[in-house]
Amino acid sequence: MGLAVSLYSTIDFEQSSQKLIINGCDEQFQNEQNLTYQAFVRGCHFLNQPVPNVKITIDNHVPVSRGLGSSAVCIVGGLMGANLWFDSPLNKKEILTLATEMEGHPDNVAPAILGNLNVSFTDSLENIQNVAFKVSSDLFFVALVPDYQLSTKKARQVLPKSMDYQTVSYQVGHAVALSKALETGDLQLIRQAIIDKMHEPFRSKLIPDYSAVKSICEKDGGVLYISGSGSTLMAIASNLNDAQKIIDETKKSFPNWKTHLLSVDTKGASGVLI
Ligand SMILES: Nc1ncnc2c1ncn2[C@@H]1O[C@H](COP(=O)(O)OP(=O)(O)OP(=O)(O)O)[C@@H](O)[C@H]1O
Ligand SMILES: N[C@@H](CCO)C(=O)O
Repeated sequence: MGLAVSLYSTIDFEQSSQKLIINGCDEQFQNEQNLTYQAFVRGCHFLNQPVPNVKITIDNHVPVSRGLGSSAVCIVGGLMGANLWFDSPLNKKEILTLATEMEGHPDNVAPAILGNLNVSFTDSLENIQNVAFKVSSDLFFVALVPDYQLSTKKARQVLPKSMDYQTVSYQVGHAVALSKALETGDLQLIRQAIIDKMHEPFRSKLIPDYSAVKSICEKDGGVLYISGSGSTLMAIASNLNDAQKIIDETKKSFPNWKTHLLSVDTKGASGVLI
């Protein structure tokens, strides 16, 4: 289950005289291993086209390894860049299949491509099944972004290898109810349905300020969850006043953190040929 929020990066792909130039990201990513470039190359290969010399310029607003889907942005951006380059032969469903193959699962690439709340899985025929839910516009999302990273790899290592039947049954019921509660905007139901036994008890230990921020959020009437695999903590509030209080209090306690008041994106990734 993944939610598309209004935090965007813009990536330009241009003809270049050199094989590859990358601007706008850390030096460690300015090479052929860059995930956006890797996805661009994957797209070209899939389309049976030669990989052109390219200059990639990234205007990035999605922080790396903070649970806000920066890897999904790179993968979706690279694939969409290749698709546009060759006059858009692929539709979004086909891009989703390629992106899932690269990311390993559809949960973050599906909302990045399609927008909204997306529940997705790989079916028995290896196709991606995807159900979109519109999220109530009465809800306000606040990303509270710590000044420390947490890689998805590390956040997966702390998860148990299996879940007992009782916990699975608890979690499935909660997940289904949460989808509906987000759709109707019922914050009281969200507060109950979002209680998680699958990853938060384990991953919260990797986020030293989790309990302090949860207290701030709940005192101000909101609901808190770990975004993606962390470290970002996402608050949901039912009005702008509560959302602003959560931002102000978090900034007071954690002046180095970034905060973003977000809405749900309903369109997903888009691109234009210039
Ligand atoms: N702007 C960027 N430029 C180059 N590579 C990037 C950029 N953003 C992300 N990446 C790649 O994605 C990796 C981060 O992926 P990771 O899955 O750890 O975090 P995330 O996608 O931000 O979190 P989550 O999957 O929980 O939402 C980086 O190590 C790098 O390989
Ligand atoms: N949903 C993934 C994070 C997104 O890659 C996880 O919880 O590990």
